[in-house]
Amino acid sequence: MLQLNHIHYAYTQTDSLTDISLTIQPGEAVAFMGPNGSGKSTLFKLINGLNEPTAGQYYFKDQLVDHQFLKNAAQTTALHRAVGFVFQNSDVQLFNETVFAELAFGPEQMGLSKEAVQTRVQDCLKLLQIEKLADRVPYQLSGGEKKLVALGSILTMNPEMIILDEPFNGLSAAYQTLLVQLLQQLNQAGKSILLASHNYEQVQQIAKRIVIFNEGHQITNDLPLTEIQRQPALMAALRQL
Ligand SMILES: Nc1ncnc2c1ncn2[C@@H]1O[C@H](COP(=O)(O)OP(=O)(O)OP(=O)(O)O)[C@@H](O)[C@H]1O
Repeated sequence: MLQLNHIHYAYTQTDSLTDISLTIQPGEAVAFMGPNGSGKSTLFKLINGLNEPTAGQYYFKDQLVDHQFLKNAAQTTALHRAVGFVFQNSDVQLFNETVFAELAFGPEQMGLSKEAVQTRVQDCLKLLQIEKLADRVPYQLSGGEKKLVALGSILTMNPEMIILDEPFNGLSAAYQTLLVQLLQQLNQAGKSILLASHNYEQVQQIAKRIVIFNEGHQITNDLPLTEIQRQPALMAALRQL
């Protein structure tokens, strides 16, 4: 589904991603773990077309995502629809006056009929168990509620891949459990899931593969979960992140 070849990315003079090579197949559930500042959010922004590689090649569905691609509004819109990105901070993502309008915004922009938009929004409100929030102002919701609404606002666009940056931060145990179950369901329904998290307990319930970054912004391990579970020292290190 996507391929990164020797990617570097630098906000300033120093690399925030160093020589990243990675392939993700459709339907995979992959977690990215590593110390603070190791490059996970930077990688997600690059996959979503918000950061342009400083060096290396990024292919999404065999198409090179480079400066030329990102200058083309139709191509970037298509990329943003295929790859739904739930940001670390939900406040930057929620801007409509009601939760219903927030979930309706994406499919409306896609040009779907009013009926189709209504159906998608109702289905997603139900899936996320947030029907009762439909008329609330997103800005006034709790952190956990905002996270679910942000996820809803991308699910109504029916993306093929869902990227979540630290989705468990600030969530109660009950919301963490709900989110784990939702992500399992979405993956079983065929969605690719990429998530960055410091929460190994939750990660191991969702991801079947874990990519580990170091402080030098490089990938040090890229292993199936089953392999990590056979390495007690590595598992212990991941629990400490
Ligand atoms: N807008 C920016 N301008 C300059 N440097 C940045 C910017 N955003 C991130 N960085 C730097 O890039 C590096 C990677 O940051 P990034 O946010 O990708 O890490 P992360 O692995 O997601 O961290 P965390 O686990 O804390 O969320 C860090 O050194 C960070 O300071």
